[in-house]
Amino acid sequence: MIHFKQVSKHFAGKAVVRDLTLEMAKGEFTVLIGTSGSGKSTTLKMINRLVEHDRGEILFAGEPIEKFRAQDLRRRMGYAIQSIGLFPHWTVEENIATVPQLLKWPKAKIRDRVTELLELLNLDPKQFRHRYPHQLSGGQQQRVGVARALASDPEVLLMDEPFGALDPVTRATLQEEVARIHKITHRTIVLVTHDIDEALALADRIVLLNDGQVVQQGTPLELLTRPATPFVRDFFGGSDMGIRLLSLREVGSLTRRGEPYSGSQPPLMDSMSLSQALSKFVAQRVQQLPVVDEQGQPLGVLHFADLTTERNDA
Ligand SMILES: Nc1ncnc2c1ncn2[C@@H]1O[C@H](COP(=O)(O)OP(=O)(O)OP(=O)(O)O)[C@@H](O)[C@H]1O
Repeated sequence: MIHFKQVSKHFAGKAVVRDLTLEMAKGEFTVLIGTSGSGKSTTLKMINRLVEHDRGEILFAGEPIEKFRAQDLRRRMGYAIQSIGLFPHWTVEENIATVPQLLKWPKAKIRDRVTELLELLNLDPKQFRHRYPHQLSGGQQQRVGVARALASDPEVLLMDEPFGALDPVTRATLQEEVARIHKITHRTIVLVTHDIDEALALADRIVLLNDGQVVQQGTPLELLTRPATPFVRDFFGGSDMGIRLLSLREVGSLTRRGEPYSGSQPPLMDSMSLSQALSKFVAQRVQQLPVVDEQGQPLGVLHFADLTTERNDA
């Protein structure tokens, strides 16, 4: 879907992105992560031509991006950023409808789309549609920003630290919503963050940048278990490595299926991460917990001991 071939970008004679070769497949969730100033935002902005690359080639849907008019490209790619950029004198509805208006969609279609997006992002349409940005909390504004980026059903969603300024609880909720949207819509998403746990939670594929170059790219599990250099190991590892590995796997993967449970502890969901399960074991001071599926049907038992004896690189 998006292909970088030996792309470079210089500012004032200095290379800030060097020789970047990347492929973002259709429907894939790619996270660009790296140290501050490593070129993440510049890489993202080169995709919708907010920044023009000066060497190499960037292809979108098989065509060099220069072949598209910048405005056409931007209409095919939603863009959500940390500072939100909502228009202050426009209502939530008008803000979300920015691109559909430009595309001259019929009024009824725009109204329905705004309703659909507000519901998707857990904002009650009746309550929020006619509000102005200053009447929203920071988290609600960010949701509207994401809804606006999704409004015209773009093929690609570009997100630059979209949850950057939020408290951890709101941030986690929005991450879950974006993960859910990705699951439902199979949009191609490219997200910039410097939050390792956010990257691990959301990415199909992580690209780690340092000093304008790719240090390693791969699945979250590959980067955690097979770091290409000490830099990668230090970046992802540190003292939280074990917890991060557990965060990549679900309770269902270690559940002893069909085993009966006779205790009285509340059950774990099979889709919960093993790191969340670990927290329950510690908080409840137990060795075993029952596991249920989404419908609440018993599946078996998770044993605390299995978290440490099972290989986590499976
Ligand atoms: N318009 C610009 N003019 C000059 N230099 C720029 C411009 N935009 C970015 N840079 C420089 O390019 C480098 C990469 O910036 P970029 O914003 O892509 O990094 P980043 O990885 O997104 O950083 P952060 O995590 O701090 O946001 C930085 O050294 C930055 O100062």
